[in-house]
Amino acid sequence: MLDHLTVVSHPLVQHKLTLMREKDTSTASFRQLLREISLLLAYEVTRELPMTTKRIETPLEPMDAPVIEGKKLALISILRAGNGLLDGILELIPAARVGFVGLYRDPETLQPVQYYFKVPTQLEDRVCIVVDPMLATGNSSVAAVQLLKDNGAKNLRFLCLLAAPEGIRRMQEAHPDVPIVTASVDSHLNDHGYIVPGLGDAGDRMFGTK
Ligand SMILES: O=P(O)(O)OC[C@H]1O[C@H](OP(=O)(O)OP(=O)(O)O)[C@H](O)[C@@H]1O
Ligand SMILES: O=c1cc[nH]c(=O)[nH]1
Ligand SMILES: [Mg+2]
Repeated sequence: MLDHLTVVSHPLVQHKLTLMREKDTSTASFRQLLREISLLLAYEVTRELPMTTKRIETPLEPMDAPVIEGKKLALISILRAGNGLLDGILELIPAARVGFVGLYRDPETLQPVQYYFKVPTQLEDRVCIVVDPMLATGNSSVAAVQLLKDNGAKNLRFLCLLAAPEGIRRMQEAHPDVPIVTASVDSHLNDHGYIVPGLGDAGDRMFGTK
């Protein structure tokens, strides 16, 4: 089982994250960096997946070779910023099943508003990796994980790029069974619920909407 909280301190991840944080980084570079970082984070979040063996024949002899056990993974993207992480991870795990939870954060109340939900069948038999670059108050991720549990998911992990201490606490209180993997735990949230120092609004920076 993964630790409750894993901070990925690998130099490549940290270097790319610094470039993403810089306010003058272009939309194109931001998107490219997120794609690259997501490959490295995918490596960490898939650590300790249940394994089994499969009988194969190499050109020399038969062997029992390791393969991931069970049904195909489910990758669940919290729209819309989650798609920035999803794209890279899908390159690494192209056979994964994919689900979407559409949530936006009301800027006044900081509560998530749901507008879409579509997930793979048989979630109860799959490892579900929920992806969203930002864990701020935790309201969005707590709600998304609850929706997935209500639809049968039992084995979940949450992958983000940046987390605030407030969001980690909230997730761990609401869903102590869900390990969190992140590239950084930042200092705090500001009065508008933004992660400080953070990188700004991930969705806007990724899609160039501001
Ligand atoms: O932890 P929280 O306080 O809930 O904040 C984090 C959420 O806010 C951002 O999404 P946003 O609502 O901006 O929507 P977007 O992805 O469509 O830009 C982010 O991608 C998370 O989903
Ligand atoms: O800092 C933050 C907080 C929520 N959503 C973002 O995109 N950035
Ligand atoms: Mg969002």
